[in-house]
Amino acid sequence: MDLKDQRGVETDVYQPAEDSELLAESACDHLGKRTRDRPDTTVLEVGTGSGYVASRVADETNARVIASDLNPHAVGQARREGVEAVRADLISPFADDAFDAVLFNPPYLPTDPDNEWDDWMEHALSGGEDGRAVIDPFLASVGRVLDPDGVVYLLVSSLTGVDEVVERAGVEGFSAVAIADESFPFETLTVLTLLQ
Ligand SMILES: C[S@@+](CC[C@H](N)C(=O)[O-])C[C@H]1O[C@@H](n2cnc3c(N)ncnc32)[C@H](O)[C@@H]1O
Repeated sequence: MDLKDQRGVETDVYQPAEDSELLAESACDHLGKRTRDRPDTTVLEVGTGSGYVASRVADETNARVIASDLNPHAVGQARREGVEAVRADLISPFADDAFDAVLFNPPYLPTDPDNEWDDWMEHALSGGEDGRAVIDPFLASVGRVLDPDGVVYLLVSSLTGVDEVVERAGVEGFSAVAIADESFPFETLTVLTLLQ
């Protein structure tokens, strides 16, 4: 049974869930305070899925929001929600220092290595064997597109290992602070801010 069946989902696009809500709520609150006096703030949401988080940030802050996703169906849905979305692998097409903030609710579930990534929901959910197969390259590359005073909002699960992500972020030159968390029966979700 693949991850899509396990989670009982029937779509190619990840629909807003508790993790989306926690990231949207905490980032809007934090970013709203940072951008109050900065009308030209530009934000990137990586892996936008349905576009829910990007829409919330656009509606609740002064920022201009751009979104990316590897999944073309997600890009289509986000655009239909009015989000400026492009198909991209992580931050690859964007210019150096382009963003004041970058948000990411990554695929983070640890997954059996034999489990093939053969559908879009697998790409939305699976973080590979240790849960960090997408998070690690994100941490290694996001600094390039972030303004030196910018901030990353990264959602992490206890299933993925918050300490391991904080340590890896440190290796990539970021200091991490948790700004929100929420516990569920099988995991605790945490939103980290990363500053260079
Ligand atoms: C957990 S879902 C989050 C979706 C949405 N942001 C939300 O919070 O509801 C992860 C998203 O990341 C996208 N994704 C996975 N790998 C990616 C990559 N290398 N580059 C861009 N997006 C990616 C998936 O297609 C999926 O839409």
